[in-house]
Amino acid sequence: MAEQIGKQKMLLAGEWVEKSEEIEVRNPENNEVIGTVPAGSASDMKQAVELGREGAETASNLSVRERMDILTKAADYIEAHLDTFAVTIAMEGSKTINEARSETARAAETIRISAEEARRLTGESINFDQMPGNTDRMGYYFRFPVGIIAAITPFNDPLNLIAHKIGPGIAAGNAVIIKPATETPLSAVKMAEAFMNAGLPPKVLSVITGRAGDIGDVLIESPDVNMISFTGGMETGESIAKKAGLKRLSMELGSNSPVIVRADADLDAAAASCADGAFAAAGQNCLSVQRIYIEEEAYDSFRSRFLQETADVKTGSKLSEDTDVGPLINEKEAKRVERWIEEAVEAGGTIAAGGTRSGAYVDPTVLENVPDDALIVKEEVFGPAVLLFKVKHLDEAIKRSNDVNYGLQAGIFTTNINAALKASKKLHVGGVMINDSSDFRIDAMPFGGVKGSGLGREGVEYAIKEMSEERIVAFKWTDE
Ligand SMILES: NC(=O)c1ccc[n+]([C@@H]2O[C@H](COP(=O)([O-])OP(=O)(O)OC[C@H]3O[C@@H](n4cnc5c(N)ncnc54)[C@H](O)[C@@H]3O)[C@@H](O)[C@H]2O)c1
Ligand SMILES: O=C[C@H](O)CS(=O)(=O)O
Repeated sequence: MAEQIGKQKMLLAGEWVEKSEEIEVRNPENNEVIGTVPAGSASDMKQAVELGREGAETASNLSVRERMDILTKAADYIEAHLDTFAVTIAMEGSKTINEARSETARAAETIRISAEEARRLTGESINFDQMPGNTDRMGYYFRFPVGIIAAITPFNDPLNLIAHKIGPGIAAGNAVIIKPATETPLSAVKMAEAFMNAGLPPKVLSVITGRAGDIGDVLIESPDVNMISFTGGMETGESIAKKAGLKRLSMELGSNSPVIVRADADLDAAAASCADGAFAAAGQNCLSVQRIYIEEEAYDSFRSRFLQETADVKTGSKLSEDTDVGPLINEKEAKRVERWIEEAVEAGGTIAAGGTRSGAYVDPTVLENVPDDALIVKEEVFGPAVLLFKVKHLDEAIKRSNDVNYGLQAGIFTTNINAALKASKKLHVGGVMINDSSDFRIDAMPFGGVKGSGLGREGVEYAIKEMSEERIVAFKWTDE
């Protein structure tokens, strides 16, 4: 496997650019430098926005067929270079090579779906004569692109979450400026490579690497940027929303996902699904299982199964095919998770598994008896730590599941249809998975949350509408 990715360029309005100052990209597993990217400046970002205006004009004039062909070729490129993309994700991020391969395949699929949705981005006729006095009017609306989309993306899915912005953005005829996470810019550069290879016209796409503090505000505050499509933490999202001014906003934010396990559930299936949902990507997943509410009569049976599943999780080197769980994105984050675990124990919690850290690695951790007002119960841990709670019945589980300022997705395991449907009605989230953990998504479904988990929905068919506007055409005619 490639250990060194080396010096990379950034894409400024379709041109590959170097800078005298570079930012080192480090492998979280050993903190070794694996590559560098340009340290983009505020003036680089300003130039990207200025040229993006011409890019938006170019993009809007691309026919639907041209957009479909570019998107299809980009997806083909990603698939043809799957291993290179996957190694890039695994080296710069915290995913194992198997998790990285899966993300790469999903990213290609997201772009391919975008090509399909370009074809379906239509309007409809309007019956103006539904109102008296309008029998001489006919008309319709069609959709047109918003203009320039600022795509700001997180470290944990460094390729597919860019695909969810660049795919629908280009399908709708927009220019796109990507500001990738500082920790994982190399995957964004690879995505730009795919679109340049696919023949995307100049100025339509920029990937500006650099520190958020240097280049973020210029992008967010520019009156020429028409939409901010942000994926990241709730605090960052709120900060961006306050600076954005009058722009379209898409906010895919944090979570603290609950799963309910009823006594009538298949406990083997529930334990296996929750362990995967809790520890995949070392818990650095917006859908990670963080809280599990188990009806008391099944608590001990579920607990023993879940602890066995946790013990079976293999932590190790990301590039090993046998590894289930890699490191966190850096040692600083690992120390934060370790501190949250320590605080939970100080508050009365007990550790049933894990609880230890080595460098950027935190062992898969299971906590019990943690009070509901503890930080690790209320906030997003974004690490391999999961909390078990005993509840008397479904109503208590639903109430406590909802008692946080997040609402992305939840899961419930039960064989009782009434309980499943009641949970789907009463859980205040964007998605309820029945007999599955919260960590389930296909890239074509509507995806997003309520409360502190965000605004709007991604999933290509839904994002493409948020990245375009309706224009009514109404004409009068005379019955000559
Ligand atoms: N809802 C979803 O679809 C989804 C998906 C993945 C991750 N997330 C969330 O993302 C978070 C983890 O990712 P992260 O640590 O990269 O998030 P983050 O909020 O720290 O950073 C996200 C992006 O915002 C940029 N950024 C940070 N401060 C900024 C500023 N002031 N101005 C402009 N840009 C700024 C970062 O450089 C990065 O590109 C978690 O909360 C996770 O739940 C949500
Ligand atoms: O981290 C959050 C991701 O959006 C979840 S998924 O990887 O897209 O399923």
